[in-house]
Amino acid sequence: MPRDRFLHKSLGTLQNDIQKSRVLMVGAGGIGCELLKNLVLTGFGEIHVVDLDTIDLSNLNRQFLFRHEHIKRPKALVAKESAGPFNPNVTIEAHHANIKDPEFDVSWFQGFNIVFNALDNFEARRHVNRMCVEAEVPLIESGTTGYNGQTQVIVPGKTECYDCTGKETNNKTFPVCTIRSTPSQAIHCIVWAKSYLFAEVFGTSEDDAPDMDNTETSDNAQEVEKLRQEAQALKVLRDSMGSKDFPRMVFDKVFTEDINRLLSMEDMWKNRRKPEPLDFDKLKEEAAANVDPDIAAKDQVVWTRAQNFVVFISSLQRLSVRLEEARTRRDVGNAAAVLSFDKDDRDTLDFVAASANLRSTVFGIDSKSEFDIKQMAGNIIPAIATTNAMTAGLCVLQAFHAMREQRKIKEERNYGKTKMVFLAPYSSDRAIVSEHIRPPRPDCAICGVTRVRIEVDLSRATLKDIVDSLLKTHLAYADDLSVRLQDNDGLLYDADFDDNLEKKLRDLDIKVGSSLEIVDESDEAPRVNVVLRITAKEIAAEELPVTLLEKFEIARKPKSEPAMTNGTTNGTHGTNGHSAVLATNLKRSADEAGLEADIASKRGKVMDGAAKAEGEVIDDDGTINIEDD
Ligand SMILES: Nc1ncnc2c1ncn2[C@@H]1O[C@H](COP(=O)(O)OP(=O)(O)OP(=O)(O)O)[C@@H](O)[C@H]1O
Ligand SMILES: [Zn+2]
Repeated sequence: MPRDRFLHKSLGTLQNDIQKSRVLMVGAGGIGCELLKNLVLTGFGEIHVVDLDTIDLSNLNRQFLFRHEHIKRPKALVAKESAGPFNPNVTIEAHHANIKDPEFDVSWFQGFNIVFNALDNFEARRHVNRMCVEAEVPLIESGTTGYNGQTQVIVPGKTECYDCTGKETNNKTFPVCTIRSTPSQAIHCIVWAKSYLFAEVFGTSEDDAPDMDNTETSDNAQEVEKLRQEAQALKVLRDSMGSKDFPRMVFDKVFTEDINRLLSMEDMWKNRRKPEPLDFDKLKEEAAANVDPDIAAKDQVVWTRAQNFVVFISSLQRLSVRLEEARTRRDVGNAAAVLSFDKDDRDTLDFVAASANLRSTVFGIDSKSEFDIKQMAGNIIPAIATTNAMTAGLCVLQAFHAMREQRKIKEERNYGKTKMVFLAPYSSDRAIVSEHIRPPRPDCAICGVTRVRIEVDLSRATLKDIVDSLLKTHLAYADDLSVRLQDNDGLLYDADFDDNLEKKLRDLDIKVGSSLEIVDESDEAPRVNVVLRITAKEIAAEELPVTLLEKFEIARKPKSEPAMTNGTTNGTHGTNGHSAVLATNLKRSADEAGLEADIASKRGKVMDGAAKAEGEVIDDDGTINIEDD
């Protein structure tokens, strides 16, 4: 019996398309491993996998294509090696690379029938979304956060895209004074260690920290100013980095002097426990007497004060050496070398854990184990293997729907069967809730734009040919417009900036495949943004070196300018690890949202294993038939 007999019975003629299709999977982490297994077993003919990362010990509990011996090897390559043998009829191409690399351009995306996102960050998701919209390739977007998961089908021009709805980040921020002057919980000390101390000593300034709110009010103005001076003084210490006394200087500054300054503000401690400054020499003595020098490796125990001191000093030294090295390596550019906190970077985590705990000691707050601090500092929401597996399964089912629609002649496609599906076991009545897909939003900067191709004679065309001849004369744009190069988001022209007009496009880094975004800035009924995609052609010298390749209409932007916020149900996209739409703010009830009664009843039928209805039914031989045309 051929291995795919049941698959063929289930999918019908769709299976032929699946076998012939080329698909792209971006991200080979938690969802990616599950998804690749599904894609391979379903028999998608050619599967490309892109992932920039290497395998880490912490991935092994759920990323089942990876084993201990694979640690430090590229995820994309190992995923291919592990999943390839599941099905000899499938070819896997692995790319150990960032999906944002220029080699993965729009024409590369156009080579795929469908793209699957299995990513963990907004930036990459938004990038792939834009590429798919431009390449007009359907995208199955997915994400999970703890027990919640979500799958969204994005069909360019037909459904809303990833950027149609704003994404809320879940980043919690803390008032600067709580973090810097009056911490009362371990998390305050952890944020202080990560976003203030680490940032000032090794990184960029705390002012850039996303979790600290530096807003100045009339109540805190004086204290905020003092804190600024304090930070400045700490920064000055950086000049002594590498010297023998450096660890002591930093310690004395933040655990003794600054605490004494806080103590001098008596009003602050009227209703609070007073902080107690630490003494470097005393702790040094304590540490010499009874601390195991390998204590940093024991990340599940709560370290004593002296143990934290030892880890603080040793991590400060390790990081100083790294920063010094980074400084000497920099031979070009003028940006200062900096280190950034990474929960998986042992040195940075040791430093943050020990500093946070020492500060907790000062303020009488319970210390935490390094393991716990890693979760809190890294905003880690535990990744649940089953949620990933369920979400990856839903991705493939949605891909079937999208592919079926692709087979229909253009006018008949309505994508009505594709759904936005949420796994939300704790925030809705049912574990799986679905919603109908909405159409593209006309004000979306990515999919609500008109895209046209233009032919350009790059040997002579100037920006003026585009702005004056094409846009203003031919397309009747008013003066208030701007032109940006999408590749690098660089402004090329607007009403107040015409320096580039006489320059050749070539000299402005505009080449074949570049896209120019035209924004109508006029107040009166502005047009939607237009993206001009450059193709090259030699054009006779007497003709304009720029021609439109197709006729098109440019719609007007909707009257009100709805902000890109969550007017509807799209939920909250988490930011870390397994970011996704948290289904917590599913606002519509299951019924309203389109959890169709028929699906529920079909499920009933499937479970009975009895009645045949249109859609999913079980055959006598046990095959599940998923409806076909
Ligand atoms: N720009 C990008 N290009 C290619 N791959 C990316 C890009 N951004 C993220 N990824 C990959 O997407 C995957 C997301 O997987 P997942 O959410 O399971 O994260 P993880 O890094 O494996 O685990 P964790 O964050 O929980 O430690 C990762 O393997 C990551 O390397
Ligand atoms: Zn959109």
